[in-house]
Amino acid sequence: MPEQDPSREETTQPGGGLAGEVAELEHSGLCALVGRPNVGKSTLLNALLGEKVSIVTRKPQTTRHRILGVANRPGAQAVFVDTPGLHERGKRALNRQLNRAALGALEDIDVVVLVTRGLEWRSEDERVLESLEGVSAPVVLAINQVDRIPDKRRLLPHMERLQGRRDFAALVPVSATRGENLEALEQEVVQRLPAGPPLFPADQLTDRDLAFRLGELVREQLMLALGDELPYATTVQVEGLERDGGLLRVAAVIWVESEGQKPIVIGREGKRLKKIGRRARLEMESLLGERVHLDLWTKVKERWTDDQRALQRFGYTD
Ligand SMILES: Nc1nc2c(ncn2[C@@H]2O[C@H](COP(=O)(O)OP(=O)(O)OP(=O)(O)O)[C@@H](O)[C@H]2O)c(=O)[nH]1
Repeated sequence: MPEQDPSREETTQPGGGLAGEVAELEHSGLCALVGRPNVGKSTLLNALLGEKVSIVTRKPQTTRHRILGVANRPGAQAVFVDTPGLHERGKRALNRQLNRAALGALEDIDVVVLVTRGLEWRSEDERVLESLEGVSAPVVLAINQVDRIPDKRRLLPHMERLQGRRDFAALVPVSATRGENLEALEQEVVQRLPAGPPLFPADQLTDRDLAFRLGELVREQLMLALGDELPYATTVQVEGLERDGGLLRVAAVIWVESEGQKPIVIGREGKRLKKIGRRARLEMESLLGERVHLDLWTKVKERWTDDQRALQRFGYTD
């Protein structure tokens, strides 16, 4: 489950009161965003929240953790759960962990949004649908990236075909990057959430702490800077966060799996690492609206992606 288990009993009001005193909302609950890798789940989460809480790259399997994003609307609170893309059963502990994190998100869920891309319906989408077979929560299908469909007349027959696959509660074509039709999707979700107190205080946007979010911004730049294979052998840990006058000092480690991978991350004359650091720092500054000093270095943890204890240490939990 999420790092901070949103217990209804312990929820505090923005004013500090206990949950018992919190006014019931007409709609309050959890909505999981699921789908195969790279369909746009994280982009959709960020678009629904209006802020980057989950990192995005063109590479599949960018999302490695379950991340909550809280959308407060008049009379409603929808807590969206971004999940790692469900993928083929991998051999490594990390792959198994990612699938567990994605499927574990389906416990206690009020609504599921299954995200697909354009006019595609692949065997991986079919497999995700199969994994929803035992789920009793309503499933809304969000057909994302409709901006990439050149002939929009093909959308309706595609939707009709998909409706035959499962009794979807609704089918909503959206474009996460252009912000198209997101209110309609949100409406389909919110109206299906039960009445209840809010799960999170109104001023809390995500369950993840600052260190995690800053580490993710480094990992995003790392994935963008590296080729196809190495990103999956790296992870990032923020080891220090310190305020120094008007400056936030961040110390982060990029973990790799072998000595041989270090020079690839660092690059010739340290150029690649510098570029990753500079871009991550700018992302941090734009997120926080304050100046950041980022210290970045690389360390080796042999075969960490297949080491259960290392996974725990790096924050990969169910
Ligand atoms: N054209 C277009 N591109 C999109 C849209 N939504 C997402 N993308 C792009 O699709 C790519 C993948 O997006 P992500 O949000 O990382 O996808 P994801 O499903 O979270 O991926 P995983 O982390 O692999 O599970 C990125 O390059 C996005 O910019 C959209 O509506 N239109």
